[in-house]
Amino acid sequence: MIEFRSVTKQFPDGTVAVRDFSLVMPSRKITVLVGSSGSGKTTILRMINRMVDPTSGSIEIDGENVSVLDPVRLRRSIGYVMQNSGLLPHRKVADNIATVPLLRGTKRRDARARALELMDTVGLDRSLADRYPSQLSGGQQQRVGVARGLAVDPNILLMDEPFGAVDPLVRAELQHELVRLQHELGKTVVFVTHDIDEAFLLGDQVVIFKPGGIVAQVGTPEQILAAPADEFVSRFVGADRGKRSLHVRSENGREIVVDADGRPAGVLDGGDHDEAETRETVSGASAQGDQPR
Ligand SMILES: Nc1ncnc2c1ncn2[C@@H]1O[C@H](COP(=O)(O)OP(=O)(O)OP(=O)(O)O)[C@@H](O)[C@H]1O
Repeated sequence: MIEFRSVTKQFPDGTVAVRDFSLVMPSRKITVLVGSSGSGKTTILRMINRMVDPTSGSIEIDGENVSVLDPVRLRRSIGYVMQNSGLLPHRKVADNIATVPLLRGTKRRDARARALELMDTVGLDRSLADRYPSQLSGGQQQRVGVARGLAVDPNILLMDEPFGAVDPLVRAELQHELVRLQHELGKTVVFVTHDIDEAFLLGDQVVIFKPGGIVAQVGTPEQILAAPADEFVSRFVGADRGKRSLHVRSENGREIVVDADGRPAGVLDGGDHDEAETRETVSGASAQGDQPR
């Protein structure tokens, strides 16, 4: 569990990025920070692994104040995945994944074996192990980034807009991969995004920020949708939602899910499936009152 207690961060130039922020981020759950640009989301993330230290207040991991922990060791024990993957261009995929284990003294052969296993975990073909990042697609690079984040088998995984730079189809694929991985691995994930649909798809707990870094609402997607705290949250979660309310249309014997503008949003699988699978098939577009999760 990660706990923020009245945390404020003021940068030396006077900018207050985070103001009196308190929150519990439960273990083995995904907490998503979503909202306006400049509201302090990245700063909050970076205070967890001490890339940034708070001006006042405290941050605890499982009851231990991070300020007493060695920043380098802390950083190497927590997975960090960022936008544009942050891969080292002159290092091969397997070496990129193994960066931190190698820094921590793991033998090269063991680190490579573990990197190959992690490629399986994140759905990357092992044949890509000896390529350089520039020889991969954007989606593949992000998967390498996730594999690298998992390489030290961290309990905590920090993800800063990890899927922000890939096209919508690949993005949906990566989101579903993360849901699958989380079922398997049960990490404590803190995930930053601008995208409310992504927040609702991934978040067990969602924190919505208003401009100025003010927390507008904290809750499960269901709680937020059922009872938005104020007008700002209503507008933020409701933007486009009506437009994207879905209905089903039959075409050539298949059931096509279309939005209010008639654009196809997905296909309902006619085979044996349960309701959850059906939701999976149509996810990527949000049905009013029926969020894919
Ligand atoms: N090193 C720094 N020095 C001064 N101000 C900073 C520094 N880092 C961030 N800030 C400022 O702090 C505020 C919060 O920034 P932060 O990156 O945490 O917001 P964010 O919510 O992640 O934004 P975005 O969604 O655009 O990435 C912004 O006004 C930003 O300009």
